Amino acid sequence: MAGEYKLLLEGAKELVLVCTQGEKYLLEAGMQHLAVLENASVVIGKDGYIKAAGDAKIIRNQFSGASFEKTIDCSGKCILPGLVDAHTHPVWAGDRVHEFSMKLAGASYMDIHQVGGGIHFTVRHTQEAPEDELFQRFKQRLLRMMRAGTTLVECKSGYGLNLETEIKMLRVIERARRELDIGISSTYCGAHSVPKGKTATEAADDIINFHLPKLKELELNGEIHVDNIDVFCEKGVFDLNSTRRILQAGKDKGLQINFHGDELHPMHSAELGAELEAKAVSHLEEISNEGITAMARAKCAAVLLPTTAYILRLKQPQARKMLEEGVIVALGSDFNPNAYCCSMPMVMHLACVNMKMSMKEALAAATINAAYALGKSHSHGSIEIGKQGDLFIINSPRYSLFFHSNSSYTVVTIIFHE
Ligand SMILES: N=CN[C@@H](CCC(=O)O)C(=O)O
Ligand SMILES: [Zn+2]
Repeated sequence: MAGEYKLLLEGAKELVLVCTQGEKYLLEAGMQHLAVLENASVVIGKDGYIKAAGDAKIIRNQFSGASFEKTIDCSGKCILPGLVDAHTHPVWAGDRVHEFSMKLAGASYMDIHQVGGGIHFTVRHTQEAPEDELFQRFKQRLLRMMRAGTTLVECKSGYGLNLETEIKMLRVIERARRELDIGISSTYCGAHSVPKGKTATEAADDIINFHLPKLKELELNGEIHVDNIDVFCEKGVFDLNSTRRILQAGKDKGLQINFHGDELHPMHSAELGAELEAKAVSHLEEISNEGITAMARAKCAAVLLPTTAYILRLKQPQARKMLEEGVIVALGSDFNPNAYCCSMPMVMHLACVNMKMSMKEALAAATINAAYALGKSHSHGSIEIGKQGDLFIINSPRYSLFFHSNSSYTVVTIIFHE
């Protein structure tokens, strides 16, 4: 039977709103005071947007005459805003388990990259893979992410490098955007590596003169939609100057800048991100003090990726220093063939243990701040009236149990399309 409202989530033991004043992001001080209500309910309208969130008794009175298509009894459970994964590479074929054993034997990420493995290995397999096969693999990965509470995920291309395969990947991402419930922020990452036989300058010229205009044309035809532009700014990949040229050209075409920087070597990527008014820079294990100051001033989010330092045995990003100095800290899974993690709860757990973030900080970083890094914190990242009704329920009476990797809970993820 049709109801006036789509959904009533009733009487949760804890309702984690995250914030309540339409904040676009939370800095360190704000992260200590996440908004959490006890015995609370949420109402979602037929349009998929949140209509009310608050004390269960007040909501019961306020909506006493209303009808709902569905009611979920949340007593003894917690409701949280859908998790936002601000950095993934989820479209690819070919596993890299052989490289894991090389790394265990002492090879570094760049040792493998320089002999044609790593990203190059995945590029070869992704170039050869039929589009539908790529989509089916990608779909399974997205479903796993959703089962762990992710409702909005950034998805990069970048295992094509040539225009044809980059477009194939972006079409696969577009198909998922149209066919699946999960929200997607799509990123063109054609500068993920320098193709064999080209210099970084030649690859940058190709991207600026051929890739970006073609993407714009496909966007205008309604075939794909791209939100962000990314470059792997790294010693032996794209230097600072090529990175600047590519990102500026993407920005001129209307893309948000969100790129890999200061991961393996100090590159002054953070300073570049601030200069170009990037939405975000990811990794930052090797960020400089000046870079931290510049990012804080520019309100450029730091997307920290705990799985990378873990799997590559890198030094941890300085999350505490960034927080103390006023940087907007967000989290991402960095899901890729090298770091196979679909679970933002695991990422948050690693952020707490290895990067010394508190549970509240990790939750804010994986919700409102990750949404900010994608330019989506007006519609995602907290449970507030007017935002999209993306959230998840855990069958645990305290949301903090969620961070303990051994706790057993089940997740019900609810997502509404925009
Ligand atoms: N550092 C560059 N890109 C990825 C790894 C991609 C790959 O190894 O396939 C990252 O974010 O960790
Ligand atoms: Zn990455």
